[in-house]
Amino acid sequence: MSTLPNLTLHTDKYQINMMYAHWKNGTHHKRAVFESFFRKLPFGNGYAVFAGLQRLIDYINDLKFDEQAIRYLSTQEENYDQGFLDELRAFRFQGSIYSMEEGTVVFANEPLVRVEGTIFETQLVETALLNFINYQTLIATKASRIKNVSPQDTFLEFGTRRAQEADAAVWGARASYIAGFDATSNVLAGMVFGIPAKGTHAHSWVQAHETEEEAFERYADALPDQVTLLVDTYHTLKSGVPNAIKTAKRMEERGKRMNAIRLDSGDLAYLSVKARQMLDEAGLDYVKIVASNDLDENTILNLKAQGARINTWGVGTQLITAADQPSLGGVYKLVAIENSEGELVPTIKISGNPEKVSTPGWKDVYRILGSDTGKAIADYIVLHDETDVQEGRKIKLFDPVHPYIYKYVDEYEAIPLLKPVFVDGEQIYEAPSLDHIREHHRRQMDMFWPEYLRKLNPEKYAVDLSTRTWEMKMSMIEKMNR
Ligand SMILES: Nc1ncnc2c1ncn2[C@@H]1O[C@H](COP(=O)(O)OP(=O)(O)OP(=O)(O)O)[C@@H](O)[C@H]1O
Ligand SMILES: O=P(O)(O)OC[C@H]1O[C@H](OP(=O)(O)OP(=O)(O)O)[C@H](O)[C@@H]1O
Ligand SMILES: O=C(O)c1cccnc1
Repeated sequence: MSTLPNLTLHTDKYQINMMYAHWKNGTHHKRAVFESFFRKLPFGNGYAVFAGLQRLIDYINDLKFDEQAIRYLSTQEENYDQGFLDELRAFRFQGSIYSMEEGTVVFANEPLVRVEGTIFETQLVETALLNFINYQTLIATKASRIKNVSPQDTFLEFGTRRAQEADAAVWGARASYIAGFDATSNVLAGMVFGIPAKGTHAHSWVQAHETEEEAFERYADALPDQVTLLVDTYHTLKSGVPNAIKTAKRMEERGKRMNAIRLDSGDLAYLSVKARQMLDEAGLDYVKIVASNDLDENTILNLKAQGARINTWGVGTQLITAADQPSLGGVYKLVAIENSEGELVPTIKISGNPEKVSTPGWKDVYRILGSDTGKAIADYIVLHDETDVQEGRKIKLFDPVHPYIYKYVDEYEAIPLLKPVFVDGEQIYEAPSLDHIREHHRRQMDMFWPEYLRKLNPEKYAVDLSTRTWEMKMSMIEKMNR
């Protein structure tokens, strides 16, 4: 088979095992609530940028065990009962999903997605949900770190050839765009998502001609409105830049303007300063300088500090593979389950590592903005039936690890972060356009003081539990200990 079928079986076998065992025991209709979150921010960053919801929506809408899937499962060594396969054949996702919106600035230990439904359906979707959210959130966060080194510059996503396969390239391009990248080299991502698709040319273009000068001329003839010439095939300053200048001058005679030159090797600070000087002296101050070559936020910051004269950054491998941290450890934990009396009750997962003890109960998250500044003070996690924060009453903010450190706030705006996406199987969320998501992200960044956003040693932003949530967690830990 050359292409992947429907993604319904894009799940871990243990989910199907549990679904089967629930079905055998007659517990598959029990109601359950799961929450997805990560425990540690990636790259030592102070925040993450949530992404992956669109893919999750598409996946949920397409969930269906088709005949190919049923046939495959019926050949498995588990020898599933026919009744189970019939149950799968009739399966449709009937649950509810509440999620952060894409582009939202998010933090560790807060629910990013909440899934409610039968244990059967909520268990099935775990693997794919984490697969989409973990990857896309990771890449959006990396892109945000890179873009924010110099927000006024242009950033191009160049990663496809080095990405971990096609899905990663295309969805990674989208995640990068959400977080502020300006364009992608991936044409499919351009078509599917409407991201501006942009590109220069490769060394092979120059090598395919007798001379560099001829290569530049032919390229300018063919694409006169988007000429960016790669100048490092032979010798950047002795050959590439002088030849690019000649071409730019000839273009001027035809009433055209060259867009840029691209540097792709050597000392990018030194070469960009020299190239800028040569272009300016030739009266070509409008010709911009693009740089690429294994760039990331650290090299770009360093190049800026050295006075590099680069306007546009092409970033591939380091971004699309999140090279310094190739995975976000997002998890999906059961927080409430129906008991034998038919009530939905909180559940906890105890761990030897106190940080890994889950927070029980079905929860919502609010971003608390100070009324005086409009800036975010803390994210505040409440049990879903708590109303104090919605009604603007005084709330106590305390560090769940050090609860004796606290303050009260009563002048605030509380923004609910988890939005209804599916309710009882129906999609009720109208997904915003990608440009709206990007704008939402930009506005989100404005909500935070710079100390939370800086790249190095950022301040830790508070993610607090309401008193009721905290007390419930403590009493459940106490009960478990007994
Ligand atoms: N002035 C600079 N300061 C810091 N890092 C730089 C500077 N100029 C380039 N770099 C980065 O250093 C690395 C250079 O890699 P390397 O020395 O392997 O060279 P190269 O110039 O690509 O050589 P090649 O000619 O083999 O392509 C890249 O990641 C590049 O982005
Ligand atoms: O360095 P990255 O951040 O991953 O960016 C993408 C790289 O891909 C290209 O090089 P490649 O050698 O693959 O092709 P080329 O012949 O066009 O230079 C391009 O010139 C960049 O250097
Ligand atoms: O357009 C470019 O210059 C480009 C595209 C992909 C990878 N490297 C460079």
